[in-house]
Amino acid sequence: MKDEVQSPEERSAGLKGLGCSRKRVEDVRFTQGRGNYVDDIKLDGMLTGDFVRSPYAHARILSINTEAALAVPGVLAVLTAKDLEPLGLHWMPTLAGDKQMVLADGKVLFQGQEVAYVVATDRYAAADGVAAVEVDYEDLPVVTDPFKAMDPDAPVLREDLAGQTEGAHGPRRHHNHIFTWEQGDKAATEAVLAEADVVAEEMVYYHRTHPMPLETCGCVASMDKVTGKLTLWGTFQAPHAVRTVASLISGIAEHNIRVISPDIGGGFGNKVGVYPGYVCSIVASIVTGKPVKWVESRMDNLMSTAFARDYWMQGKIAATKEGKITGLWCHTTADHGGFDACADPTKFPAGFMNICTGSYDIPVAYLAVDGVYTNKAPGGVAYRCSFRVTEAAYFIERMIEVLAIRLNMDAAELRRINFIRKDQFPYQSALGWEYDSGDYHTAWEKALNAVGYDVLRREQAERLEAFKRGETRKLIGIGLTHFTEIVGAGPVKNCDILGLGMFDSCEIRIHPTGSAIARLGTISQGQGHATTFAQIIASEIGIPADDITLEEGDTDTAPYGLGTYGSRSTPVAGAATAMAARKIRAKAQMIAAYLLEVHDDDVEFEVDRFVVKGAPERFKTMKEIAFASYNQAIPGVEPGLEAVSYYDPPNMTYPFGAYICVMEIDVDTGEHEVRSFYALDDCGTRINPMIIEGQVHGGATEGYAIAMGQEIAYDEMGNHKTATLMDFFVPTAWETPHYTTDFTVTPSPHHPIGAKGVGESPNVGSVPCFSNAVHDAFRPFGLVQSHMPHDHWRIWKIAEDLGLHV
Ligand code: PCD
Ligand SMILES: [Cu+]
Repeated sequence: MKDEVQSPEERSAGLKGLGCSRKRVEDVRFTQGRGNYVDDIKLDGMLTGDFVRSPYAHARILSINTEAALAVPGVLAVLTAKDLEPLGLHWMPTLAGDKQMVLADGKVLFQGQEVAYVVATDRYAAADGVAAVEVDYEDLPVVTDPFKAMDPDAPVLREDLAGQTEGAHGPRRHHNHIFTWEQGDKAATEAVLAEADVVAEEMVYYHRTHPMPLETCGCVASMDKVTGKLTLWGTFQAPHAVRTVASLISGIAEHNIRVISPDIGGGFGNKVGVYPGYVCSIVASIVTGKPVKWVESRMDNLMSTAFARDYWMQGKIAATKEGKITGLWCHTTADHGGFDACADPTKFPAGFMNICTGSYDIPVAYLAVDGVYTNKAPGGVAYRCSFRVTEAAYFIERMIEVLAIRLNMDAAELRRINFIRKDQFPYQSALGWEYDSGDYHTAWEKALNAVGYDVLRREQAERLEAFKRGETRKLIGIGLTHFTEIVGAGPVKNCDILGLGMFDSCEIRIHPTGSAIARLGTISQGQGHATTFAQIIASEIGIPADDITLEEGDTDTAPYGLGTYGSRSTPVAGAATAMAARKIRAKAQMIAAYLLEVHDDDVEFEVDRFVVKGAPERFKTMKEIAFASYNQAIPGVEPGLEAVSYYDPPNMTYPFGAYICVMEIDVDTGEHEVRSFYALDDCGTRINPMIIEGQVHGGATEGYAIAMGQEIAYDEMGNHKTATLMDFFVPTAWETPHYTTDFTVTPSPHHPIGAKGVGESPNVGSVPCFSNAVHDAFRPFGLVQSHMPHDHWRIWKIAEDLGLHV
């Protein structure tokens, strides 16, 4: 047999397991237009829902007249808060412990807010119905500035909370104040700041932006009145959590709700939360007895679903004259919009912002975050950055640059002398985290050598001289970043969402002929889980990845899990996958030993089989073992071969990376050109290098967009200024830089296969890298800090303010 002549290495390669750049199995379907997205779902008699949205950012609703709308042909119903109130559904809980209006209840708090829900036979009739609803508004004073929101005489935004001095995260000291979250040692940090040789201080603003997946959010709700079963298809990043929340707020028993996430066209955090569209579609289906579809338009998506960032981070960093950092202080004002709907684990109202000590050994630190209401859309999601980690990384990587300016030091050297050393891991950070593993110096030297750092600095200096002589109008900026991510939420002891512990799960079932199906509590939105998780199983139990089907996203079949966001799938569900596979391997070992008539301990696993120790010619392959498990009665062993694992990780994983960007900047036009972008990522054991490279390209491109132009902007009236793709920058192939990817491998010591997450790293790392490049170009002229996004106008303005235009 062919099998017998193959070496273990050849057999191992045939499995396409860990480390193999296996082609993505899902792409056969996607590249042929055979994906099945929410909008592809078409059911008999299906109706369409659409929203009447507020044109005002802050207004009282005097009346809503639905008569004309109900007369529009095809319009069947118009829901308002009054209709939802008897069901207790006019408000809903948010993931952050706040509550949010499902439909405007007496007033509106942001432009684009859902005011009424029109149900019609098709989307055209629904649109006509929306236009025919008459709403009488009385406009109220608008607050878009989070600092002004805290003025004593600022208008009261949340009248429902008036007089409430306790919020979900502690005391509220002002009517527009949500919470204050403090971490670290304030007194010790202030003492260090008072004594330090050097203290650099800066306000670092990370502007408001939006995940903007290609596919907008949507759902189809179908209530079967005969069986009493509600089926809900939707763009959900956390289908099980949606089922539980839907059950709790609707009163429908959880076993009577089936939530299905079909193919998803990108999530990026946008599809974690619960939106009014879901609630209204469920109610509409119950009321009409028909399936109801709701799918956002692009404008709906940009105006009303989860925004990201909007953090004003005031920082102080203290150091010795030689550049050793002695302390870090940060006060953040977080603009949460009209409702606190941030998607963070319950105990972390500002996410993992306390990772803001970054890759550096900083002895003391203090962080305070104030959450504030304004007249903007709610949200606050991890747009490709775990939970507020990109904010934290941007903050510390800017503060390092600012400190380098103060010390008149090279920023690469300043990082080098402050990195946490390899021998310090596991490292206890001043703000409470235990970093699992890292080797920052090795990664940093590799990165600097790869780009030829010293040569680049010389070229930059020569260019500067030429600029000063008037021979060129272009400057060179070198952007540096070393980031530490924190992903894999998370240990149930400190991470939950609405009380649901953030474990994850995998169930594996081996079929008699030796192929398998695995089901997980996570859900791919394009990451390629069907490809990579099969690779984990292949290496663990020796069944070729090509023989393993992977299924996610159907709550009737998948084991309970908290879903995919925060780059948690590999750290948590990936670990569950390895653990479930190991249970199968343990059972297979007993079966093999029985078949080979030896003791369990006398067989050992080798690639795809159990071999009798010392007798390599005597073995049973996994294929044979699988069949035996179904057709042979084995004493003391149940038939079948399957296992499930619910995995509660002991810690997060801490991937890291070293990014370097070289940018040319035209001082007169404000245009930039990314000459090169080098990204070294360390995500521990690499499952699929090609997928990782794709993740880095995607994440760095989103980072590029954010740093260089993408923004959700409002005017003082609270008008949304960037609600179309004419104004909201999304890079095309034309603008997208070319990336060089690289890696080091520092496995996670607690993850069964040593893997860390990677999906969000490239965003966390690239945003400060691009921004640092822009700042670096103007450093010789005295620029210290300038706000993103660095679009052409803002770069031109930097040059103008520095007097570089003649
Ligand atoms: N070491 C390692 C790691 C990892 N991996 C791979 O890679 C991926 C990823 O992973 P992760 O890191 O674990 O992550 P996940 O969880 O899966 O996912 C999530 C992420 O993911 C990313 N990416 C992506 N891609 C795509 N395509 N799409 C999408 O949507 C997305 N999103 C984004 C985001 S944003 Mo959040 O939600 O914001 O929180 S979070 C996020 C997958 O496949 C995996 O398996 C490998 O291979 N290896
Ligand atoms: Cu985030």
